[in-house]
Amino acid sequence: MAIFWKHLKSSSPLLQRLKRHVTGGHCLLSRSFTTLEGHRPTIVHKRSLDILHDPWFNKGTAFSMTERDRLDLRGLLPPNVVSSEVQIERFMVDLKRLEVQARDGPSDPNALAKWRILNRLHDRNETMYYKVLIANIEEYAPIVYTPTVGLVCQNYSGLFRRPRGMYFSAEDRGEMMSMVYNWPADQVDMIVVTDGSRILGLGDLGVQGIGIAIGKLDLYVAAAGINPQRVLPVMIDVGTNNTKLLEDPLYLGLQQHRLDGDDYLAVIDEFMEAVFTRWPNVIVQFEDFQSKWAFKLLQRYRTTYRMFNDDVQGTAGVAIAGLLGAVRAQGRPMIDFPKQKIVVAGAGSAGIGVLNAARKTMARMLGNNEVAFQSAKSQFWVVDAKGLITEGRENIDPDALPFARNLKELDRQGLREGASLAEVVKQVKPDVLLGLSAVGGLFSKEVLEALKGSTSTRPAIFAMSNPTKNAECTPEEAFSILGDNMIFASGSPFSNVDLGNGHIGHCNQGNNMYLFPGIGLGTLLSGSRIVSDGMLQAAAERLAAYMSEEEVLKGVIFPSISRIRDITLEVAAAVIEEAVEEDLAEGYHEMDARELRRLSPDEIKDYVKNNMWNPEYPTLVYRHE
Ligand SMILES: NC(=O)C1=CN([C@@H]2O[C@H](COP(=O)(O)OP(=O)(O)OC[C@H]3O[C@@H](n4cnc5c(N)ncnc54)[C@H](O)[C@@H]3O)[C@@H](O)[C@H]2O)C=CC1
Ligand SMILES: CC(=O)C(=O)O
Ligand SMILES: [Mg+2]
Repeated sequence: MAIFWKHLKSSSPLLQRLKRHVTGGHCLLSRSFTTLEGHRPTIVHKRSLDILHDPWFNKGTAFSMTERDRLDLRGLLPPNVVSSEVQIERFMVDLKRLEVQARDGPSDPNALAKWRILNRLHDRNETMYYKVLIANIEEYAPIVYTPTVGLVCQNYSGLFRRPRGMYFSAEDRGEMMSMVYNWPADQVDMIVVTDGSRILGLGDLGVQGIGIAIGKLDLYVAAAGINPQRVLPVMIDVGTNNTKLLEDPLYLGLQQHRLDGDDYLAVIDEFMEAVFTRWPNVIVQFEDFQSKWAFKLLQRYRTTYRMFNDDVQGTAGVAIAGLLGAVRAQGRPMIDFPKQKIVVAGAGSAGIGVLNAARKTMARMLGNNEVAFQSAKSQFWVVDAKGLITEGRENIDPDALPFARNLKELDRQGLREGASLAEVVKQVKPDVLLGLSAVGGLFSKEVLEALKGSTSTRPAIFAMSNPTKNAECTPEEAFSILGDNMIFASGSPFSNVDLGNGHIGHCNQGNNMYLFPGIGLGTLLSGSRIVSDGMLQAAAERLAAYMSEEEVLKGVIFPSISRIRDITLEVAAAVIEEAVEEDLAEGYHEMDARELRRLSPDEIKDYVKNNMWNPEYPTLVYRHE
């Protein structure tokens, strides 16, 4: 905090420079700031978001806590109250940073500038914003979503202009039930919530993680046609353990270490109770929570609330669809999936989610009994930061335990506890190498060379970590070593690779964006009170079936993002069918449960389509209250 106050001083060199620049040496800025203090109050006839969107009265993050309470602003701004001097300092730092970021950007040097332009449009005119996004989804998904959204989150304190979404902080304990009414919409269909603890592969970004909730909801609107007036991005700020942010005077979040244990749970419990009290039909998508909490929260809420965890469950479904595609791409039937040898690098929320789902899918194919379930686990080798996970691992993570390899059997394979990824690939000769490690370049030359020994007729590489710089390898690296007889998918988009022999190495994007919008939309329209395993499985299978035999044989295992609205419609329809099948569907608006049960698969698709919002200007009429 000492550093923070130091930066409030008007002696800040940046502010001094700014004053000289604006006034030609006279202290106009500091005069107008100091005289503000003694002014009589201004009467306003607005509250809440109306005031934040009014350039005459808006003070942004400088609204004091008492003003926030007086004007129903609590929760509509990041929790850190800052002075006007710091606001200007942050703006100037950001302005200067643009040149640097332009060089630093991921694959598109203008990505951040494009994001700013789109964001300004988003603030001005939502209909136009979504029209632009939907019509150009292939070009702008990498701007509003991965990879650029990662850069945006990293720089969010500087990029912050107008608030979007709600902030619930550790300081708001006891207040959430009333704060939730500060949000202006009476109907909210989708909430994407994060605590900022693991944003993509970028680690703990604290309050700045709100950017990922905003980006995911952009896809809900663009792909699933959820009405943008009914989405709510949420940041739960329980502090951050990111030292750089804790020391940054311009940081917008609570400058304290993360809450943990029961204190942490109490905040999340209070948030869930508050949002489901105001909006009983809302669906809450948990996003980018560190693994430590991702599984616990999922278990805690999944049978009582309409919620799911995108990183655990959405990613698992996309990976299953991709893995089944990789089997078909070998010219084999999907039922051969249980014979695949799969090496997974990364045993966090995403990796474990994929492993559990893949094991269950194999078990179902092998007879859906306990013997099948036990035998399926022998198809997986899991490597984390400490190397190959075995039963000999000390303090093994309970979520990884079911996949720990038996030491005696490993000995026969020439492997041991902690064996390196390259050793594992060399010995196992897997069909699939799948990365959810957040370690860029993990699939090194040595690892890729080892994969050349794969016993598969067409090995597959899934470098699923985000954003771009965290991908385990690039498609160029993979194709240059393994040749074109291989399947490649990455979490963030890459271009196809020209192999120089008249062949093109196809780069698939294996990202949960192909599932979460349809899971949310299908759950909403079915009226199911929970998101069941069966609904998630149905979503994954529909995505897998979406690709034709011809496409798959060409190595195209995921559709192009330009088809995302159509895929989402299919996925949502599959989720509804399964909810009906499991007797979970309670209906939505005029479509009651009985009528929903009577619909044919084609009628379900029509029902989904008719409920998707399209960005068209409505006719407006003014009337006195
Ligand atoms: N493509 C997609 O749709 C999705 C991608 N992801 C990505 O997956 C990555 C991981 O996410 P989480 O599982 O939540 O993170 P996490 O931090 O919980 O897990 C990372 C795992 O990687 C392991 N690891 C670290 N260094 C390693 C190394 N050198 N070799 C092997 N393993 C290593 C860690 O021990 C840990 O088990 C992130 O980059 C995220 O962006 C996550 C969800 C969806
Ligand atoms: C895609 C996604 O959810 C992630 O990288 O965390
Ligand atoms: Mg995520």
